Amino acid sequence: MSDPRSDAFESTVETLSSRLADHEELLLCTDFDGTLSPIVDDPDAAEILPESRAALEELHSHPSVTVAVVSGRKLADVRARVDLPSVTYAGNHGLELRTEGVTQVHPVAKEYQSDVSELYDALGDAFERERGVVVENKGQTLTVHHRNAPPAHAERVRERTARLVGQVGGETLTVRGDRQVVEVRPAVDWDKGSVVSTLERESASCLPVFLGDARTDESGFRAVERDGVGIRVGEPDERATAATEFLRSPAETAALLEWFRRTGVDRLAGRVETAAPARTPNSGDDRRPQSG
Ligand SMILES: O=P(O)(O)OC[C@H]1O[C@H](O[C@H]2O[C@H](CO)[C@@H](O)[C@H](O)[C@H]2O)[C@H](O)[C@@H](O)[C@@H]1O
Repeated sequence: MSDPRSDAFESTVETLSSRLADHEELLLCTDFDGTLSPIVDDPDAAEILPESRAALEELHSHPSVTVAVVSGRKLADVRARVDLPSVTYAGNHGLELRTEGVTQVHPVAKEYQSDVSELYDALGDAFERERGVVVENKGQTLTVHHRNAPPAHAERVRERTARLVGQVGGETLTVRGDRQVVEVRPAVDWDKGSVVSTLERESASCLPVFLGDARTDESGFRAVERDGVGIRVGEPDERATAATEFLRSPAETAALLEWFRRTGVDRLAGRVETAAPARTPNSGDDRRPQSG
């Protein structure tokens, strides 16, 4: 990682340096694809950069730091790819949550799972002969990938998916386009930002930070914007964003995590190096995913 850091990286570090000094703990939430892992054509081939994994591992063991990986992937999938078993994970855009060894699934997502499954079969039939289109069943949500389809087909894939969603789950499912994918999810007011807000409430004196790269990460940026720092990863484009700081690539994410590990944690106010602070119990918010 000898590349010179971008101006965006330097600005991010400067902001974090001053904000960390006002807090005793750090809540470090990060997306996976495009943030910890470079984007690749085959979703199954995505891997966390080893430097990011090593830094997260050490940050996770720090008594004043909570690490949460908040992904659109299925929880089991992202957990296996990061391979740090006791970190907090949110999968399926927050509909699955695993903290302190307990996995919870949003009750409405559970209720609508049979519609997702029916839709998966219907989409499989619809796109059987569509070159480069892959449908990924993630249990509570599904993703139609068209990155490897001819660009001219993208609109047709989106329209067909939306039509089938209307037929199978008109009331229960919603559809949204993101980076070379169409995401289908339960029609429930719960997203990555909801998870980040829940984790924030559990650690009142923390500085919340959220790193992400895609449209589905905007709710995470909005969740932290009042008290913390939202950091968007990727080359600048015309999209509006609630993030206030930027990094250019997953390699810069790795560099920032390394900075947190070496320097950032020492900027926290009143840092105690020996004992882990007691975590406050769950907030009792009844919209939180439930065990099961
Ligand atoms: O919230 P994330 O952790 O960023 O997950 C979002 C989606 O990521 C994956 O798809 C994206 O990454 C793939 C691998 O780089 C790429 O091929 C694809 O085009 C991207 O959209 C994942 O496969 C999806 O399930 C996630 O929803």
